[in-house]
Amino acid sequence: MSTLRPVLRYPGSGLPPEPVIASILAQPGVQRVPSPKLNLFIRRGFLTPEQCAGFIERIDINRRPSTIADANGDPTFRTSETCDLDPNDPLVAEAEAAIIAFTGLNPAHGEPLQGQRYAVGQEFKAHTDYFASKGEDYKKYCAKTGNRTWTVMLYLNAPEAGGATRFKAIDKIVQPETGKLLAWNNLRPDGRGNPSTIHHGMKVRAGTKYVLTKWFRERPWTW
Ligand SMILES: O=C(O)CCC(=O)C(=O)O
Ligand SMILES: [Fe+2]
Repeated sequence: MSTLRPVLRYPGSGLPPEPVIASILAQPGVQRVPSPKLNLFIRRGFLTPEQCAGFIERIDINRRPSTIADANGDPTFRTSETCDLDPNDPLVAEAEAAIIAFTGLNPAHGEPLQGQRYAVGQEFKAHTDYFASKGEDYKKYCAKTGNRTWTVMLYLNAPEAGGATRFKAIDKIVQPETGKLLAWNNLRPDGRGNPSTIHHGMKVRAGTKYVLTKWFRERPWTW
């Protein structure tokens, strides 16, 4: 017999999503992708080309093979490289502060900012950023901090070809562009994952693609 546990809601966690949506919509230059299935926002020119160049330099210097939490046995599922950025680096702190001001999310709920780098042929196949609410992975990755509420992603450049992000459930393809921000809500109002957030970081065909990713959790982040 299972006991129903009330969903714990922390101010600034992104669940419920309304305060975050209101904060984002109050910013200049925001586009809301029209869909009843998903809250997805785009803001072009969120970072300057100089900031983006600084991040690209750091990612090139310090990268490791990307990992997947929900391993599914496909070694080609996520072929990019990841850079763990230093929160004490002024460039990182500045971008983090801008993301917090934009979304109104609580910085304590954020996972550390990461960089991702995709060479030609590399991709991150269709996935969701939340963890499926059954099984070992959920326990391992969400027991302390809860699920991922919001994703903020930033393109640092536009590769020469390929590398778009495809949200197939809503038939939307977002093209990489220097400094462009994407933000979406991963969870449904009751706290379960929203499968319509499925997205695919498509193969780079020419050039190199660089992005930043920042995930927020239901509860304050801790390792
Ligand atoms: O690179 C992309 O376009 C998507 C990245 C992504 O989905 C992720 O890092 O979770
Ligand atoms: Fe993702």
